[in-house]
Amino acid sequence: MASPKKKLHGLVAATITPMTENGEINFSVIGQYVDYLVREQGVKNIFVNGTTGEGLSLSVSERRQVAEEWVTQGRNKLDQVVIHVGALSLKESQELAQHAAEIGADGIAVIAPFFLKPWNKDVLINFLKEVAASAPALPFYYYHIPALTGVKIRAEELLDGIQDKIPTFQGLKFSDTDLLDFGQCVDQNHQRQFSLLFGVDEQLLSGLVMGATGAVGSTYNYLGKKTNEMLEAFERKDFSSALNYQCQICFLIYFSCLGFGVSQTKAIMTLVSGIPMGPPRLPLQKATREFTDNAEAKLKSLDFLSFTGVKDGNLEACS
Ligand SMILES: CC(=O)N[C@H](C=O)[C@@H](O)[C@H](O)[C@H](O)CO
Ligand SMILES: CC(=O)C(=O)O
Repeated sequence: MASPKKKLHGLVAATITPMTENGEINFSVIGQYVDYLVREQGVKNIFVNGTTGEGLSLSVSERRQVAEEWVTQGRNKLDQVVIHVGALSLKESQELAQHAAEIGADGIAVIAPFFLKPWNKDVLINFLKEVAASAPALPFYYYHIPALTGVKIRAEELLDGIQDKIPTFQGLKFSDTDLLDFGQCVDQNHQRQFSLLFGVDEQLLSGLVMGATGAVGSTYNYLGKKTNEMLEAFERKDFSSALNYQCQICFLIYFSCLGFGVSQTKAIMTLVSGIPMGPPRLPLQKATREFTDNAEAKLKSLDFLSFTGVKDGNLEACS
């Protein structure tokens, strides 16, 4: 059983859920994917079934199987496997939380329910508390992503006194650009008991300056190495190099029209890693052939396709 004191820090890759052309989950490549993250990207923490993993588009049974496969394949290779167990149904969320504990995950995370919504902090905490209580030995993280959930309760407000209500509370994944709110979270965390994980990859340097203790994101799947270099530059207080890395990362994410949506992330990861990620599930749509061709040409020109085995089949998977 994971110790609640094991702090989550550094980069955490929000895993993609690989799928076949028929829309089934492609479990067969997850082992390879773990090795790629560890060896090629230097990333040893993962966040499973979140936004990037299309967690909310999977059935409960699929979510259980995906979680299990990552935990199994990551054993003795990864440091931490955090499972996102948020759902609209409290019961489903509790079932997934309990399952995460049973399979030996290192933590669970939950987003705010986003159809019938909690309208104030107390109601949101009550919901989170019920989920956390289903896995009383697992560290619990709140996944703050207001642009997607529509639940705009400030993270700083939520943090205030949260451990009295949720004893396993261990941190926050902050996927928002409001650095004032984030800074106030850092200010509240003066005893540094929580992990404050920044979730806007293109602004991570600002997040670090404000006091982020780590980061969870989609781009660490294929920009983990570069982002780790930025973290190292920041650590040694070489801010001009750190800024240079951040600009390169922003360039790769945006100006090269790369990974800013789940469909694009799947296509880019297929190109960069050589592991077929397949198409996303509806309501998302496959990245277009035009996007993929463009991205491939740009990645090649930037000397970013370091692996040698682009197979036609892999490219087909994201066309
Ligand atoms: C909305 C969304 O998916 N946000 C991700 C994490 O929360 C980020 O990792 C972004 O994918 C990334 O910052 C690229 O825009
Ligand atoms: C990016 C992220 O953390 C997620 O996909 O949930």
